[in-house]
Amino acid sequence: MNRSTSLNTTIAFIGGGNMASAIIGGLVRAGHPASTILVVEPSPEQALRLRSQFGVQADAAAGPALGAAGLIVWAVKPQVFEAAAAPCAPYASQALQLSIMAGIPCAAIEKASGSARVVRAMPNTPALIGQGMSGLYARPAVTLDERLQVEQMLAPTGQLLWVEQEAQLDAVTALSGSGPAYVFYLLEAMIQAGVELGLSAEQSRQLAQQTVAGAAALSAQSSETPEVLRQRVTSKGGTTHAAISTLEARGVKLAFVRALHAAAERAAELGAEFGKN
Ligand SMILES: NC(=O)C1=CN([C@@H]2O[C@H](COP(=O)(O)OP(=O)(O)OC[C@H]3O[C@@H](n4cnc5c(N)ncnc54)[C@H](OP(=O)(O)O)[C@@H]3O)[C@@H](O)[C@H]2O)C=CC1
Ligand SMILES: O=C(O)[C@@H]1CCC=N1
Repeated sequence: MNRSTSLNTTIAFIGGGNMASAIIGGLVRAGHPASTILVVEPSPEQALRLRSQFGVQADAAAGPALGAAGLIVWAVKPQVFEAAAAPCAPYASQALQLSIMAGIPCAAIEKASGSARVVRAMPNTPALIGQGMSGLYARPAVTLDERLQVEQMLAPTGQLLWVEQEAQLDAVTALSGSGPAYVFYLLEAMIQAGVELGLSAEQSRQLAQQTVAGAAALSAQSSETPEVLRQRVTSKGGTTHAAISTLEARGVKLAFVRALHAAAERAAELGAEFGKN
């Protein structure tokens, strides 16, 4: 596949919060000129931070400058999408649209922007350090070259995975989009237990963090399933067996599975509010 495509266009972000900042940071680090990045961001503090940190243009409201963008990135909360889109609409129809919003369907983005060329991405916060995971879906009207432009734009944030059906993005959202929160939740529990068992908070944090990082790296490098890797830690009649038996008895795995279903259902609900389902 030809990967020599160029992001030789002005990129406009609607919303300049956490995830937009992670993507902008990656673009700037990869050498995309900051002068060709425009952000519509109503918060004066956030706009100032974007200008000083990245050297990009950050305006409080959409205006004619948006019309120069070949790529528009929708990075507002789903709940404010319609309000944010209305003032952008007069300038958006010629651009490729990339949405990172949870749930909002391509059809709603097409309706609001006037462009059928819509890609949806579901990134996650490790994008901030180039260790993210993004799921991607493109509408049929999106060309191969435009897919490559999106890949080039998001590559500095971490790994990318295309899915074939738009509905699969709800599963991606539940698994990897929200996923860092589950890992932080696990870390919270491990640190709490460490402190209860007599370690300092600092010691517990180091032990927990490196254990999660090491286990993730081992899993990534191993051809074995997580189940086999878990069994290798679990000596018969030993400490791990005592811990896992307690988790199983309390239905923790099932609760985790249910939690991801709840996240996917919420993504679908957010979409349904825009006429998806
Ligand atoms: N956070 C995450 O882990 C992930 C988030 N996402 C998606 O990314 C999107 C953004 O999330 P995140 O970056 O966390 O959110 P943030 O709240 O950090 O960023 C959203 C930004 O949009 C601004 N904003 C509000 N109204 C408007 C408007 N009318 N026009 C332009 N900008 C506006 C907000 O300003 P103000 O603060 O003043 O309201 C804020 O700075 C969401 O749709 C979310 O679903 C996707 C994957 C992961
Ligand atoms: O919680 C949310 O709705 C967003 C989408 C995925 C991660 N954060």
